[in-house]
Amino acid sequence: MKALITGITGFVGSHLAEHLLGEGIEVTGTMRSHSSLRHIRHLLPDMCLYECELMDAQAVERMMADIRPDLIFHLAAQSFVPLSWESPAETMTNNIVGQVHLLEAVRKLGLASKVLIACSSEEYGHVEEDEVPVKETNPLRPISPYAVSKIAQDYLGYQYFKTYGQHIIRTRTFNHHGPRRGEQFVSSNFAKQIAEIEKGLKPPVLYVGNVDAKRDFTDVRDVVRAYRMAMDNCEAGEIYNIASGQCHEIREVIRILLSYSTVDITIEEDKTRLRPSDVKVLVGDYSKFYEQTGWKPEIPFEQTMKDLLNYWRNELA
Ligand SMILES: C[C@H]1O[C@H](OP(=O)(O)OP(=O)(O)OC[C@H]2O[C@@H](n3cnc4c(=O)[nH]c(N)nc43)[C@H](O)[C@@H]2O)[C@@H](O)[C@@H](O)C1=O
Repeated sequence: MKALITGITGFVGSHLAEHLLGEGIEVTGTMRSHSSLRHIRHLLPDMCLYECELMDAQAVERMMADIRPDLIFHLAAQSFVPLSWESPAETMTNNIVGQVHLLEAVRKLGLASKVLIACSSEEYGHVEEDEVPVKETNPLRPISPYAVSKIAQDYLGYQYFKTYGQHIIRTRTFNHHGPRRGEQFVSSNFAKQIAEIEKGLKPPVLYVGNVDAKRDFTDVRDVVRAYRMAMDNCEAGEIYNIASGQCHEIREVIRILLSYSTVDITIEEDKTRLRPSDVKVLVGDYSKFYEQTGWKPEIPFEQTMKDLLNYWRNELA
């Protein structure tokens, strides 16, 4: 069986590649010319890399004609919410047009590939306190350009399923973290700051943004397992939440990370980290996905935090 992972050099892509290779699946990944290989270098002997800009429709079609994958995990995206306010047009173009090119290539080549589209809990946006844990049927009230781009990806998936009968599975994945998480995202950013302080590279001050926000975090290793199971068990055209069902305030993320550190650290708000609008609470109901696949998250929140801090300690060693 052949799998294609778009955005393989990223955080989720590298973990998914490891997981699929472990199952004996042939893996090819797309990357951009300037992408760093540091997360996947250890996998290179066992998989193929394809330099392909998803903005280039012809390049995408050529690549798909070469690979003809059975499974396509579409992960490539501009995924940092704050950047979507700075560069809304770029976020829209990357996330939406890249996917159009991919699905068009599947259509034009008449491929029977199963496609998983990594959509996001950000699509729910503003959620009322009495709507949590949110189900897939919750209204979508996006409050960032990123969220709007993900809704477009989500509904494009539905449209290509309905119009052309493509085997498209959409997942709305809630926050996920773990080793290799990009340093701009909350838990990884805090873990890196702590590791730098421990090493004496920074004064003992942890800079934070909105600590009142509440999020549902799943370990990335559980998420990639879910993506693989989705391909075998989920129904085409359907949408599934992937979440832990547990709510954590951002101040709790700080408390847990600090409890693993031996140094005294003070916390300071950095106003540049606050957003024009921030989703207050996101907690997911993953019962639809559980019923379809039997998947449950296995790695405890505290374990992920420990692994993340140790990841940064090793990176700085
Ligand atoms: C599901 C969804 O998950 C992610 O989006 P996100 O929720 O925006 O993730 P984040 O880690 O940037 O922020 C989480 C929360 O934490 C607050 N927060 C406080 N202080 C800092 C801080 O210092 N840095 C950051 N980044 N956030 C902070 C921040 O204001 C927000 O309320 C992406 O993977 C996205 O692609 C996706 O799809």
